Amino acid sequence: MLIVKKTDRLEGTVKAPPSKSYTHRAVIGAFLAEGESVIKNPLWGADCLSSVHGCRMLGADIELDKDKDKWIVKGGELKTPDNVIDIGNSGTTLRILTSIASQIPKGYAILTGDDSIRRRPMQPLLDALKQLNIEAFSSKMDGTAPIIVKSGEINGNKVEIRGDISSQFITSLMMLLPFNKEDTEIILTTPLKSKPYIDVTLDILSKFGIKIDETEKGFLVYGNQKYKAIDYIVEGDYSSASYLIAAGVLINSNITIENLFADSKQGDRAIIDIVKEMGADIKVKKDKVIVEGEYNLNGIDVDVKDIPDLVPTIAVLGCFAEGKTEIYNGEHVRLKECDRLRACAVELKKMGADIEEKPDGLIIRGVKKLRGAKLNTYNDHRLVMAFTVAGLKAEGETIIEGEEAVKISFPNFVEVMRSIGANIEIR
Ligand SMILES: O=C(O)C1=C[C@@H](OP(=O)(O)O)[C@@H](O)[C@H](O)C1
Ligand SMILES: C=C(OP(=O)(O)O)C(=O)O
Repeated sequence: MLIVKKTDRLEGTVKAPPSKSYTHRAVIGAFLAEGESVIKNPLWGADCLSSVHGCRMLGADIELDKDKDKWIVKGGELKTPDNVIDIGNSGTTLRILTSIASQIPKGYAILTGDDSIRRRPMQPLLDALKQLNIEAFSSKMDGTAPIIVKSGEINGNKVEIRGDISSQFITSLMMLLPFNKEDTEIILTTPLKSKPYIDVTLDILSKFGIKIDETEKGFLVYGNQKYKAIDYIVEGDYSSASYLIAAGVLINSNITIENLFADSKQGDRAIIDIVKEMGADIKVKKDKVIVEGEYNLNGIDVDVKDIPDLVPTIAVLGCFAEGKTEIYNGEHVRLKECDRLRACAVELKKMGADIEEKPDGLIIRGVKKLRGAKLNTYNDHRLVMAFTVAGLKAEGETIIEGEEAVKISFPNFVEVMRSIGANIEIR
């Protein structure tokens, strides 16, 4: 567990951890390319290592070079896995590899993961694959993992899928469909949520030489394309940086967060505009963010349709802001590692927060002061990190259980926070 104590000053320069979303796509894309790709500054987080494991099981030859901080991927050929593929806690891996697994030469691939992953929705993707003549189904017949995928040739030039459950289904189709002989139209039957993650997919797929157009109804993926091997440097992660930025604006500080690019496609770059709108005048440079001073924040309304992963961070900021913060359009935030709307409401209330759960979001009335409490984090990395920030600002001591979960996306979170002066102890 983490023992987090009120901290009065944060100071120093840190590097944002590498992007989780880009690392997943880089390693899976490299596996699909013929020849050798090199991924520099990859995220050594458990979720991305799940993608490495999944690709290896499906035939990739991947060398992880810790000293040089790079992954060397030799791809191009898929094989039938000789065991079930356990992808741990990573939704991104499960969703993308379900489609890719259909391209094994024969037989079946079985993808499964931990308790949380075996509750997350897969049915819309399974239905979409069926339209393309790919057989993939839930072993329990309830739309969740374990997922059994049969080797098969893609057949069809049109696929309909809803856009409001997970953008990862669409990313998954985008990564599969270049292997179709024909061009394929992806038609969205409901409005797309988490759209910036699709922009990230399009961005990195273009580096692999894959051409996809946006259309009025969705996307057009050209057929008969080949992934080409690349050398790729992974940029810093704005979702992970959101905890540093939030801590910085709540506590008197002078911190610089490097490796965050102003022209990034990551939707969670919105954390900058959010804290600015709440009244924190942070500085944004071409490749870093500087948080200096201490701010009195005001509550704001935030549409989280495209930024689901920022919800725990915004909820914590809202607790300390003057007036009301309303988070809305976040039904999909309930479908993550846990129901994050419920978890934020239940746990932050233990610290004295005035927070109300809505079907699609949260209403938070700022109380200025929270008090330390013992918090459950439901094995969810984002809750560990957001609640740590709350603990640094709260009176007294906050006990955060399940801190190991940070290994998913920000393995050295505690070390980085301590390096800038955060009063955190691991017990
Ligand atoms: O594609 C990605 O890299 C991700 C997409 C988002 O999920 P949804 O598209 O399911 O909202 C996000 O929450 C997740 O952390 C990472
Ligand atoms: C939801 C997340 O990731 P995934 O969907 O890959 O499990 C996350 O990192 O917050």
